[in-house]
Formats: sequence, C-alpha cells, structure tokens
Amino acid sequence: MTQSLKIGVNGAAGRMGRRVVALVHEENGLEVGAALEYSASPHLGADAGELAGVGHIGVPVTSELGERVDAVIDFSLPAGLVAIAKLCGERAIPLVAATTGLSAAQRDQVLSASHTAPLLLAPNMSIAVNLTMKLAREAARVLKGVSSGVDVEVIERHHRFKEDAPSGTALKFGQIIADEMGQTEHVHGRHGQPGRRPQSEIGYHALRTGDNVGEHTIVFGMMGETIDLTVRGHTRDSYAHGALIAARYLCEQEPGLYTIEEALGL
Ligand SMILES: NC(=O)C1=CN([C@@H]2O[C@H](COP(=O)(O)OP(=O)(O)OC[C@H]3O[C@@H](n4cnc5c(N)ncnc54)[C@H](OP(=O)(O)O)[C@@H]3O)[C@@H](O)[C@H]2O)C=CC1
Ligand SMILES: O=C(O)C1=N[C@H](C(=O)O)C[C@H](O)C1
Repeated sequence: MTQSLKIGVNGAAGRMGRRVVALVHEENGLEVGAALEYSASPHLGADAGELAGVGHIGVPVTSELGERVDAVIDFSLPAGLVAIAKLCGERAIPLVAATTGLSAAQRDQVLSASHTAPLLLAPNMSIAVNLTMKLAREAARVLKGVSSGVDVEVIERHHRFKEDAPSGTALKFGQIIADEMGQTEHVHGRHGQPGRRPQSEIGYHALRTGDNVGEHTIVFGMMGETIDLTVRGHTRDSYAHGALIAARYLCEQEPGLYTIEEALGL
C-alpha cells in the first residue's frame, strides 16, 4: 500500500486554509501533515480539523514546519508566503503558493525557492478561472485586429474581508490580454475628468461586497457590440480543489517553476 502524501497547510486557520485542511483530510492518498500559522496566531494549539469543521484530526495548529511534510499549500498573507517559501527552498519541499498581493520584491523572494524545490505560484487555482484565462487570451488574439478599437475592462467582485485590490486574478487576466493586444497602461478605477478613453489602457474595477467568494468579468467593448466573459466562484472549494491537484503534481516534479495550467492539464 502506498503511503499518503503529507500536506502542510500554511494559513491553516484562514478562510481558504480551513477548506484546504478539510479537503485534504477527506481525500484518499492525502493527509494533513502540518497546520501552520504565524507565531502570534490566536489559533496555535487548536486542532486543525476542529477549526475546519471536520472533527478532531490530531494535528494542532503550529508555527513550526514539522519533520515529515511532502508538500506545502499556502493561502496566507504575503509575509507568510515569503517565510514559508524560504523554508521550502531550504528543505526542497514542493510549494503551491496561492497568496496574492505580493510586491515585486516579495514575488522575487518566493520565486527563488524554485532553484531548489518544485514551485507553483498562481493567483487562482480554479479550473474554471484558468480555462476562462485561455478563452480571454483567444478573444484578445482575435480582437486585436478590430480596426475601430476594443476597450478592455476587468471587473472583479470579492468579499468585504479581502485585503488586496485588484485581485491577483484580475491582474493576471489583464496581463494575458496586454501580452496579446499590446495595451501599456493599467488604470485602476476612474474619477474626475480622465478624458476620452485611449486604446492603450486596461481598466480595473474592484468591488468589495458581503461574502462573495470571487467573480471576474472581462469586458471587450467595441463599436456596436460587447463581449463579457464572466467566471463566478460559488464556494472556496473550487480554489482548494485546484490547489490539491497542484500539490500532487508538484510531488512528481524536479525543482523548478511550474504553472497552474500544467498542473491542471489545460
Ligand atoms: N490562488 C488562489 O486560488 C486563491 C488565492 N487566495 C489568496 O489567499 C490568501 C488568503 O486568503 P483567505 O484565506 O481568504 O485569507 P484569510 O485572512 O482568511 O487567511 C489567511 C490566514 O493566514 C494567516 N496568517 C497571517 N500571517 C501569517 C504568516 N506569517 N504565516 C502563516 N499564516 C499567516 C492569517 O491569520 P490572521 O487572520 O490571524 O492574520 C489567516 O489565518 C489571499 O492572499 C487571497 O487573495 C484566496 C483564494 C483563492
Ligand atoms: O481573496 C480571495 O478570496 C481570492 N483571491 C484570489 C485573487 O486575489 O485573485 C483568487 C480568488 O479570486 C479569491
């Protein structure tokens, strides 16, 4: 019988971390190896399964990465991701890095783990979202030839507790489209008298309401017609499920940087 993969969950007491703990616990071939939080977390010592609502699993929340962890899944804060990436790099532990809102310097620090460990850094682990990114790339490729111009706007909605804006996913949608269409300016909201809209910009609009788990609409606005590409999360399990697939995938790879598209087979 093959041994289960032991998964460390960084940010284990958070909204995403709890769902990752629950899904790992329930999935054949995976078990929760460590439930990590920062050293001043009020949840230290609590049982991770009880926090996640799946009953006692005998894994206390801790700030120390234990001895036997086969892979780590991180949904925390930028500082938490930087710290766990350093550890994973030092110990050659595969890392699925899902935290968003990193500065350029923090991103570089995280990426350096890929020299010694398998690493996947993506702002969205959902199959539906990553498929929609492929559709957006294809739309941008075709529409860049429209002579009367195409206005691209990215609208995202998230829960009131989200700390970064716009979402990492919105920024990635924008980057994918700019890579195809060539926009050079990324404009965040508009007010006052910004004047006529130039073709060189992509606009971003971040809504924060209630308990929305994540919704993105990419608007391709033209003279005479509009395309809206929308993808909506219903529960956080769409992200958690993709992160589990990514962790299994990384456990079979050499050190290096991998994409969520590769892990999901898109
Ligand atoms: N890539 C993807 O598919 C997705 C990414 N995300 C991203 O994941 C991140 C977490 O989201 P969410 O779960 O909603 O946020 P939460 O705030 O609910 O969870 C984050 C958890 O990390 C803890 N934490 C804070 N600092 C550290 C640290 N240094 N080390 C370890 N843990 C720490 C927080 O503790 P405390 O509350 O005490 O500060 C909290 O328990 C966000 O950046 C979000 O954008 C979210 C969904 C999908
Ligand atoms: O904070 C969230 O909730 C989410 N964050 C990610 C992001 O910033 O793109 C992914 C998802 O939209 C949920």
